[in-house]
Amino acid sequence: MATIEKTETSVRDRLGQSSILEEAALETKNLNVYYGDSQAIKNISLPFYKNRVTALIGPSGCGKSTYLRSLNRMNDTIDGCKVKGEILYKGYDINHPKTNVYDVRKNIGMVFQRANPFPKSIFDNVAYGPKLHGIKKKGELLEIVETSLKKAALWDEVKDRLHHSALALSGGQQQRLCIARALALSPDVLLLDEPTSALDPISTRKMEELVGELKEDYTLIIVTHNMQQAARISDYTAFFYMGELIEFGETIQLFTSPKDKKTKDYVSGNFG
Ligand SMILES: Nc1ncnc2c1ncn2[C@@H]1O[C@H](COP(=O)(O)OP(=O)(O)OP(=O)(O)O)[C@@H](O)[C@H]1O
Repeated sequence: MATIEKTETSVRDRLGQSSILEEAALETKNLNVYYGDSQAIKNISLPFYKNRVTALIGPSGCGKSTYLRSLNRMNDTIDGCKVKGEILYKGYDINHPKTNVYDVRKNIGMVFQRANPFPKSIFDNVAYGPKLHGIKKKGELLEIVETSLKKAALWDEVKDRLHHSALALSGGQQQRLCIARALALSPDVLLLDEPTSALDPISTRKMEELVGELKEDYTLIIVTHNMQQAARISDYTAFFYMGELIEFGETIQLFTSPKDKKTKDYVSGNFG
């Protein structure tokens, strides 16, 4: 823990935000990401505060998804992708080659743009991860499934059809099922990559409400193209442009009095 406290102070100093007295659940220091010879992320240092929602915003291709995927080592699965720099979690650099990536992904869960439930029952989707991690008792699995579905605000809609196919759920329900699947592993941090881009307005509103509820227990990082959404649901916002971090701050400050002209143009829709 001592390491995190030390780095927190240095991040605050670096970002000139001495007024922020939050504890970082996750943090990157000088993170660089390359696809072959092309650099997609340039030296990004950012803290993600505990029990807060941080939005990553910026024009298409600026590197939001690449950066997000680095945070739980998902870029390891992409051929030719290299991630350099530190990703600090509980005092450890989880970008170290010896880190167990399965543990990283259990603690830092991810939900993608398109819901991707397994072609299995609702129950089996949520129980899948805990079973892989050695939980076998039916009662224990049932408890995990119920708790996770309740936290994902899906239990009431599916409790009478737990053994039906997950593929029969609506898009919004499938997305909440994917959140339940991540929650079943008791993560600390949830990474959400444009989780509402394929959803209708009602499902989007439900997902936004859910994000607000989840921050009681988790730290959330969300990539979104929707400025209103970022303003509605996030506590902090980071604006990316061409692989660089242009500005990071409290959402209200970044949207109402941005320090950088590029941020101002982007949040006011006058970009490009
Ligand atoms: N698998 C890949 N191989 C090579 N280059 C990639 C790969 N994925 C992304 N890139 C490149 O990295 C840069 C950042 O892409 P990324 O998808 O992270 O941006 P983004 O901000 O999330 O974009 P969008 O908002 O359109 O989803 C782009 O130039 C993109 O072409």
